[in-house]
Amino acid sequence: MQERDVYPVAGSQPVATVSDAMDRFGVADGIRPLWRGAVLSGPAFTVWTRPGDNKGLHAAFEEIRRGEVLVVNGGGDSTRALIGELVAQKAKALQVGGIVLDGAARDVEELEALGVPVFARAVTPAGPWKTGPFRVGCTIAVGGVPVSPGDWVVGDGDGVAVVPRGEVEVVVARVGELIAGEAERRAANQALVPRG
Ligand SMILES: O=C([O-])CC(=O)C(=O)O
Ligand SMILES: [Mg+2]
Repeated sequence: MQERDVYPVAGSQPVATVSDAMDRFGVADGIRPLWRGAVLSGPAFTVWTRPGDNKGLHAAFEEIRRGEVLVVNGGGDSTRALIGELVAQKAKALQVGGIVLDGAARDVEELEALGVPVFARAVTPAGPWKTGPFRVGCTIAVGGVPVSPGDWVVGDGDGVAVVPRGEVEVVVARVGELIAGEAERRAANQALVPRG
C-alpha cells in the first residue's frame, strides 16, 4: 500500500470516533476549527516556533508536500497571529492538507473563502514577528498531544486528534467497528417510544 493511501480522506472519519479508537486519547486540547465545515486529514509536517513568530512556517512551505498537514507548536500564544490570508494562499497553492496551530490566526473570513482548513487556539488581528528561532520536522506538542512527522492528523467540527504513524491502520480498522456499533445504538434510540 502506498503510504498516502493509509490516511483516510478528510471528513470520512469523525474525530470523536478516531479518539475513541485510541482509548479516547490523542485529542489536542483547545484547538478549534476557524470556520464551520473545515475538515482535514493527512500526515503531519511539524514546526516548533518561538511564540508569535512565523518565520518557521515560511521555512516549512519550502519543503512541505501535497496533502501534508502543517502542525505548529507556537507555545499556545494567543497574542500574535501565526498565519492569515496570505500564508493560507500559499498553503492552497501547494495543496497542503490543512494547518493546525497551537497559537493564533487572523483573516478568518478570507481563510474560509479560500477553503483552507485552519484549526487554532485563538484568533487575533495582531500580526506575527518574523525573526525566529524555530525548528522544522521535529517531534512537537499541540494542545498537549505529541506529534511527530508523518503522524496522522484529523480535524473536523469537534477539533483535532493525532494518531501515531505506526498505529494508523489499526486505529482506522477500529474506527470502522465503532461506527458500526454506533449505527446499532442509533437504530435502538430511534426505536424508543415515550412512556406513559
Ligand atoms: O502577515 C502575516 O504574516 C500573517 C497574515 O496576516 C497573512 O498571512 O495574511
Ligand atoms: Mg493577512
